[in-house]
Amino acid sequence: MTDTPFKICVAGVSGRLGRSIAHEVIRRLDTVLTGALVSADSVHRGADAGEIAGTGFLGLEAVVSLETACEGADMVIDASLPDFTAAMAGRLAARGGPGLVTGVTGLSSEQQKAVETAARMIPVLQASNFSLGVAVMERLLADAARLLPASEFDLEIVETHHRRKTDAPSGTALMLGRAAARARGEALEDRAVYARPRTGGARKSGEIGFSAVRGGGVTGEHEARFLAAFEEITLTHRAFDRYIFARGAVEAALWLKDRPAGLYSMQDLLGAA
Ligand SMILES: NC(=O)C1=CN([C@@H]2O[C@H](COP(=O)(O)OP(=O)(O)OC[C@H]3O[C@@H](n4cnc5c(N)ncnc54)[C@H](OP(=O)(O)O)[C@@H]3O)[C@@H](O)[C@H]2O)C=CC1
Ligand SMILES: O=C(O)C1=N[C@H](C(=O)O)C[C@H](O)C1
Repeated sequence: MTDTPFKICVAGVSGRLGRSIAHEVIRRLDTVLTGALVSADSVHRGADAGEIAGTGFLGLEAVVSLETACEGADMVIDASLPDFTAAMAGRLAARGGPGLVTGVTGLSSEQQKAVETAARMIPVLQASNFSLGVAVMERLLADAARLLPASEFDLEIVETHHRRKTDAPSGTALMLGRAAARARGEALEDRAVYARPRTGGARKSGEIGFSAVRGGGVTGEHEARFLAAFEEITLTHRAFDRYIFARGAVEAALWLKDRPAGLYSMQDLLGAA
């Protein structure tokens, strides 16, 4: 006898990431797409979720009601946009579930607080990047930041994304910066430099600099450069296809199943070294 497939609702199903996740949920044998959520203004409202995901007719309509979309679902995977993420997290917490895996970036501090508050009631896994490679890069970066003196090795994080991305720097770049600052025993906000004015003077010791490049169809590239006077160490991750995010999101949802309320990350999924 086979196990019952894990029931997943995808929020933001018509977006670039949402379609890719829905495609993966439909393709796998251990998961089933039971809900597809779109915005009230969506041109995809009422469309078939399988058609949206590119897997062919599924017989599941994309809806605007969260109640309808998550009926019977074991987990919601969120690929929408920050305002909806914050609102949805609160509504899921109020109704006691299902749990939430969210990959949405660019949240304001208030929106982030809403996600953290919801995580007191339901399990929430929040990840700026669902790829396994980036989770490993985060660990390597923390090690490098701990081992290399900040006074000698200047850290610059450079990211490149497609022309349609709306937030900058990317959630992943910020997450990497936070990991490095934490490893140095500091808070990112005390060290981050997000833009360099034309006549801003020399770089200060210990800064963590960010540069965001936008253009074309780049799926996502992150580079962490430790630049010293006579040497450089660079960690680079390049996403070749959104499939890596979709696969990671579904793995995260399966991992989150039956966990108690709390805020989890890809580092929890990766486990102890
Ligand atoms: N964690 C990770 O690994 C990754 C994270 N991301 C992040 O995911 C987010 C989405 O990125 P991307 O897919 O490129 O963006 P898109 O703009 O392509 O997709 C977002 C979609 O959300 C939908 N949406 C907006 N409001 C609502 C709402 N109220 N309810 C339901 N759906 C809504 C919109 O579609 P419609 O109006 O049709 O509903 C829109 O198409 C970004 O924050 C991005 O940074 C992206 C890639 C990987
Ligand atoms: O918007 C995107 O496309 C991506 N966003 C995420 C981020 O902001 O870090 C992850 C990935 O790099 C793609």
